Amino acid sequence: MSMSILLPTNLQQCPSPSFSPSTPLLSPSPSTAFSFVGTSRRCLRLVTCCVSSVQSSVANGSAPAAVIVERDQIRLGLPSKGRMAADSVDLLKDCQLFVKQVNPRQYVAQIPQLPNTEVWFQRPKDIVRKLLSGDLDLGIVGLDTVCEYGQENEDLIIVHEALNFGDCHLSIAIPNYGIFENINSLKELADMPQWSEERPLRVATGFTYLGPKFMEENGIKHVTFSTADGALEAAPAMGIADAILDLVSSGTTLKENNLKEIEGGVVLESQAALVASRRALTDRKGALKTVHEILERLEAHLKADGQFTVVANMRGNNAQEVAERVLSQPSLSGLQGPTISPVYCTQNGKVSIDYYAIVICVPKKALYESVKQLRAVGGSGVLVSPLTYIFDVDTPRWGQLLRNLNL
Ligand SMILES: Nc1ncnc2c1ncn2[C@@H]1O[C@H](COP(=O)(O)OP(=O)(O)OP(=O)(O)O)[C@@H](O)[C@H]1O
Ligand SMILES: O=P(O)(O)OC[C@H]1O[C@H](OP(=O)(O)OP(=O)(O)O)[C@H](O)[C@@H]1O
Ligand SMILES: [Mg+2]
Repeated sequence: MSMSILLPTNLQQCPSPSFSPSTPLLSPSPSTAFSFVGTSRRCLRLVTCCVSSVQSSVANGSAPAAVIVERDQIRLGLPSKGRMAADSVDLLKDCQLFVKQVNPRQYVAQIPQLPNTEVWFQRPKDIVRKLLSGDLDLGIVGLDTVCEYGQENEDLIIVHEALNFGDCHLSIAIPNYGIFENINSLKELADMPQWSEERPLRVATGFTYLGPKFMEENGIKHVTFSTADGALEAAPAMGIADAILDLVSSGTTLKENNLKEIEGGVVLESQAALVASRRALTDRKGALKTVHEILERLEAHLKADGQFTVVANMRGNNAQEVAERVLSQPSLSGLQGPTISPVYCTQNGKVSIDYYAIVICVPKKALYESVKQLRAVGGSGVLVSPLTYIFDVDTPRWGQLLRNLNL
C-alpha cells in the first residue's frame, strides 16, 4: 500500500487547526510510502492529529508482514551518518567485530568475523523501515527511532535495549517566560485555560506518531502538531508553536532557546539498541545464529565495560579467614564472591604462605569505595585494571529472545 499525504507548507496557508475524532492520523506508517508534499523540506508543516485514531492505528496497526526474500547473507543495518554512526561501528569494534568499509561513501561493508553477514549503512529511520519491509534483518538504532517508526509493530524485536551510547530522552519543553513562566508540569500545562478546540496547544515535533499517542495517553485533548526536520527549539519564539517535543541530551539547546522541560513531560528514555526482524530470526537461515553471536559479544563487552578487576594482597593464616574478612565489607563480594589464592614466598629456603591475593570485579562507580574497604581489612598493593569481556554461562537476553520467539 502506498499513501500520499498532502500537507500545507506553512501555517498561514493552513486551515485552522482542528481536533476531531474523524481527522485521520497523519503519521508515517512503517509499511506505507509516506510522502510530504511541500516546497521546502525544512519548513514547518501542520499535522492535525486525531487522538482516537492514534489508538486504533496502534491497535490494528501493524505493517503487512514482510516478505522473506531468498538471499544468502544476513543483513545488519548501521546508521550511515549522524551521531549514532561512528559509535555503532566503534561498539562492534570493541566486540572484536571489525566493519570493513572501504570508504565512507560506500554503503555496504563486511565483517570478516561474521562471514555470512553484510552491513548496510542507512539513515536510522530507514533502518527501522527496512527491518519492517524485510530488506534488513538486524539493525542498530536509537530506541526513539524504533518506537517512532516501528509503531509497536510486532515484527520488530528489541534484542538488546541498552547499548550504552546515544543516550537521550524525548521530552516536552515549553518557554520559561510569558504565560508559561509558572507552568512546571504536564498537568499544569494541560489545565491552562488558554487551550480550547478553537485554539489548541500547538506542539512542534518530529515525532508525529509518539507525540499524539503520548498526549492521548495523558488525556490532553486540545492539541495540534506541526512538524519540521530540525531546529524545533526555534518554533515557540517564532510564534509557530506553544511547546516542542524533541530529543534532549545535554539540555543545552533548550537552555539556549529559553525553553524548559516539565514534570511528567518525558515521553521516553532512549539509547542505542540492537533490533531484529522477528520473521528474519524465525525464517531466515543463519539469522538466529548470527544474532546469538552478536548478542554474546555485546553482552560480554557491555558487562565488562562497567567493571574493573581489583587485585590486592592481604596477610592471613588461611584462605577462609581472609575470605571472611573480605566478605565482611559490603562492596567486596565481586561478581560471584572474591577469588582468593595463596601467595607463595621463600624465607630461609622454606616456602611459606603469609599473604593471599584477592581478585574481585568492582563496578567502576564503586572503585574508590571498594579500595577503601579493602584497605580497612588489611589489603595492600591494590592493582586495578579494566575488564574487556565477561562471558557468562549464557546471556540473559538470549533466553528472553528465544522465549519471545516461542523457541
Ligand atoms: N541530543 C540528541 N539529539 C538527537 N538525537 C540524539 C541526541 N543524543 C542522542 N541521540 C540519538 O541519535 C539519533 C539521531 O541521530 P542524528 O540526529 O544524528 O540522526 P538522524 O536520525 O539522521 O537525524 P536527522 O534527521 O536530524 O538527520 C536519535 O534518534 C537518538 O537516538
Ligand atoms: O540537549 P542537547 O544536547 O542540546 O541536544 C538536543 C538537540 O540535538 C538535536 O538536534 P540536532 O543536533 O540533531 O539538530 P537539528 O535539530 O537541526 O536536527 C535535537 O533535535 C535537539 O535539538
Ligand atoms: Mg537530528
